[in-house]
Amino acid sequence: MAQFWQYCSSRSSCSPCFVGEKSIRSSGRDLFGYVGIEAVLDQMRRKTMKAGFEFNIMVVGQSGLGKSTLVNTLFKSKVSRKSCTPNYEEKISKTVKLQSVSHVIEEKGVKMKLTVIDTPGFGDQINNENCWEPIVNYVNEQYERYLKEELYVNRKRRIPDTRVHCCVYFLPATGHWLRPIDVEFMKRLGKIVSIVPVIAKADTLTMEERQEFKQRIRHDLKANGIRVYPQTEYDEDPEDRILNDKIRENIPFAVVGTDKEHQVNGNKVLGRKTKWGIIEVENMAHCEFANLRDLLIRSHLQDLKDVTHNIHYETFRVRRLNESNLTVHGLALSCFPMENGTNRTNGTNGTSDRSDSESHL
Ligand SMILES: Nc1nc2c(ncn2[C@@H]2O[C@H](COP(=O)(O)OP(=O)(O)OP(=O)(O)O)[C@@H](O)[C@H]2O)c(=O)[nH]1
Repeated sequence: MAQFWQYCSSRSSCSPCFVGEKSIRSSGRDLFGYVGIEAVLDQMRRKTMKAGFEFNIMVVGQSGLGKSTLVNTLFKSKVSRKSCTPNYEEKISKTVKLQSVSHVIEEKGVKMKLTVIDTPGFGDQINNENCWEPIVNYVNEQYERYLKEELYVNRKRRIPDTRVHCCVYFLPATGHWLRPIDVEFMKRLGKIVSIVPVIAKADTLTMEERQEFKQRIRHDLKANGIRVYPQTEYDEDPEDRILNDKIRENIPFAVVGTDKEHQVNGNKVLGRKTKWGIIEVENMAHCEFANLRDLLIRSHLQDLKDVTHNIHYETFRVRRLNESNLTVHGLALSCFPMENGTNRTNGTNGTSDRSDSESHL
């Protein structure tokens, strides 16, 4: 329990005495009335509004599953790398090459620097062995960068955060079981980043097929010990647990993405035309796109950032520092950057080159 020093009001010159959180709360109210603590919320709001915030989302899955379309649908703008690169198809070969693109999106005065990290073409190679490596490496490199920045004696006021806050993993709508490649991929990724699996192009399955497929996937995830977000052990309180249980019962969300609007009952809606009619992307009776959007943006965005910092990054940090502690005793100091950004052992620049990252800010 948090404890505070409090000066006893009955003595004119007294030393502070230790009181529990409860007593200071009630005595504060009884003795002095309104303090104005709630106004702190306004201060925090104003500061956040001024500073804006960052959110980095990675999309992973086989080529052509609708990753770019879905991120564009999520943020109602052309935020995917594909949309920002003219002649994309000609320029980018279908290899496992990670690229990130950043945008500042603003809504009602709130600014968000959104970075979308796209992983085109995974699983398309003849030999898919270790195809997760570039993605796992990318995630770890961002932790390494952050750690290096933190270790400088003179740190930046705000360390640029390129860590992946969420990885949306696209599963093809096969209607069967999880494919071995997806199992292997998610097993590795789930240990280092928050994964949210989704069934891509859910409009190609009937409602019954979707439900059965979802159940099989949940079974496979459990059987293979794959950790997906939100994880039970990080629920903060019973209220959190009730909310997160509902999400866990529904995962993976069966989603549909589109950039087309259609007229339905005189209203314009985002949707896909199918032989059964128009699937309205934001209609919860048609697909679970809205559940995904609510989770990623409206209810859990800050929690995703917190889990990234407090769980995934922390695990990385402890491991790296333990490793470097060992090497310090062995007189190798490669992990600790000098203040001019150079590395103590090899004199190279402490931060890795990110020539693959395009900024559209
Ligand atoms: N039926 C259906 N088609 C979709 C959906 N989302 C996207 N598509 C279509 O699928 C095709 C590929 O979509 P993209 O968003 O480019 O797929 P991607 O996963 O980003 O592709 P890569 O960048 O090559 O990995 C396009 O023709 C989209 O119009 C969906 O939910 N349902």
